[in-house]
Amino acid sequence: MSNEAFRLLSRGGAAFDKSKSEVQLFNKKKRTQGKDSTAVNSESGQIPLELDFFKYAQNNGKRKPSESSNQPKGKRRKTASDEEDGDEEETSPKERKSTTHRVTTKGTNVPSHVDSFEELKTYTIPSHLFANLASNGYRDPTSIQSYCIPIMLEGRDIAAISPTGTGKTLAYLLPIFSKLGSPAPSSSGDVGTGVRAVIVVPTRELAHQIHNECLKLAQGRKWKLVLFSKATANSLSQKAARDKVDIIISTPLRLVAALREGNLELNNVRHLVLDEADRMLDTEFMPQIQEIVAACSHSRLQKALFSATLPAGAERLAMEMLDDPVRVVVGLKDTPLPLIAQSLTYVADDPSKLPSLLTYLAQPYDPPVLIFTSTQTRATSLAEELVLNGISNVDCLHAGMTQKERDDSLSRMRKGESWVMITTEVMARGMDFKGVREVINYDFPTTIQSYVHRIGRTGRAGREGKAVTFFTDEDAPYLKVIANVILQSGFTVPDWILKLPKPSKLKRRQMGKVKRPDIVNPARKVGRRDAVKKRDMVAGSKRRAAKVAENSSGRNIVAF
Ligand SMILES: Nc1ncnc2c1ncn2[C@@H]1O[C@H](COP(=O)(O)OP(=O)(O)OP(=O)(O)O)[C@@H](O)[C@H]1O
Repeated sequence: MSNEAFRLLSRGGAAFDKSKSEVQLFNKKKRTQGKDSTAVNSESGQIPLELDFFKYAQNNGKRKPSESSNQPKGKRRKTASDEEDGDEEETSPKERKSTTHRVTTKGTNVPSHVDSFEELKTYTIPSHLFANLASNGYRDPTSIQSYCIPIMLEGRDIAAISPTGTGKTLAYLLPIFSKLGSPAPSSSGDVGTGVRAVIVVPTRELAHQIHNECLKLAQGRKWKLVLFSKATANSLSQKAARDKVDIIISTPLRLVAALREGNLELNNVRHLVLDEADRMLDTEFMPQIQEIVAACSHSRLQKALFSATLPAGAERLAMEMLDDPVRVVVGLKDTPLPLIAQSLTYVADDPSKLPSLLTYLAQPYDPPVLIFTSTQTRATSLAEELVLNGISNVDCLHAGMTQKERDDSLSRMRKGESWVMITTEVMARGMDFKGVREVINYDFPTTIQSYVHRIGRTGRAGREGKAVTFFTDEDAPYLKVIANVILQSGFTVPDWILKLPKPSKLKRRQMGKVKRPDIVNPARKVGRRDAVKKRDMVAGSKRRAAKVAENSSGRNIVAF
């Protein structure tokens, strides 16, 4: 990434200079979407002003709202997920909108934002943290960081929503490290005993990544940062060892297991972060989150929720959980970055997807490409098919693999050894691969949020990205849902899609439940069936031959 690009983008303005962009793994000619005959046009139209929080500064705030956009103008538009949830954002005296940063804040006595890390010096922030910011290339705060860091430094609870790849991790890590001051054993003052901060995330891969981000800020001090796993939980079975821990990063299940075994206390926790908050508050994780929140019993507990998406239902739960919270929204809620060029590609039916993908991969592409399927079996099957079709450096990562396989796969991806990574929803949230330029939704996303997070694996930290979504006749009833998101991001979609009927609430719920075959290539299934049949026939004839031999030898004995 060019640091300059990210700084400008995240602070309010950038012009992409291709000559400055990162060296591409292949120096092949880039494809343009328009040349793809099956792609449904969503080439970038003008970005509506209210979405253009990145480019504002570039034009000194004089940019006119898009005229070509087919967005309705005037008052705040409902976001696609508002429509999904029937949410209407209220305007209250407490709500403030910053036109410079395209940030909306809501809450009582909202602390002022900062425009530089330098301005944070009015707070008590240890100098080594500033040094670590600089040494890791963090020159200026992104919009979400500008707003969240002061809010968290003031000790306020927060619900923060900012698009994918805009630096939410640092937005909560910097204030946590600052408030903790120094590692527990050397800290003076009110440190108490026991873990002081907990960050909860949906996947182990994401926990690992956040642990790495913590290490960047921790340089030069002996912070005790724990990536919670079975092994680390065991190493903390002695209370004395646990009491030295500063920050734990964990998935909810792992944390709850340790709490139930009596191998962890959270009564000294001062900062609790739920990253990917809407996922953390869904029905699968909610019971564990409630247990964790209940265990964090310190009277001065600060709670912070972060996500790129927060549908109305999750937001209601979030707000109930927080005390006198500040809500910060960067850009439009549940909306992908305008940096990600989005398109929809019609592929008729499931068997047609593989040839379409092979055609796509036969042309020059920017590796690594991230491809999302709906199930683990389909991910494995697609990876097999690509390998059999001669595609190089194909990898696969899903929750059905062993931890070692997952780690190896991720490590190949990080080293640039994977050119095509097939995955499932497990990689949709939070994962930060700076080099991913293209995301393909091989299987239609299950929800608006799934779409926003999946495609948000590209277009990170100010880079451009491209997202292609295959749709079949079966997905057509849900097409308008995703088309609305594309529209909201400032792109245009063909009129015929806009004219499609709006799916009912019931229909939308079925969006993630489209049944797809386990195997992506039905021809292979036939081949497999034949192979199995042949194997069984051979085994059968061997058995029969053995029986005949046995019988005839028996007769021989009788004869003798
Ligand atoms: N102030 C900054 N200056 C430069 N780079 C930054 C800054 N803040 C964050 N980054 C980089 O931006 C990238 C994206 O950050 P991060 O993963 O925190 O995004 P996110 O908003 O949490 O995304 P997601 O919603 O997908 O979880 C990371 O590579 C991070 O190192």
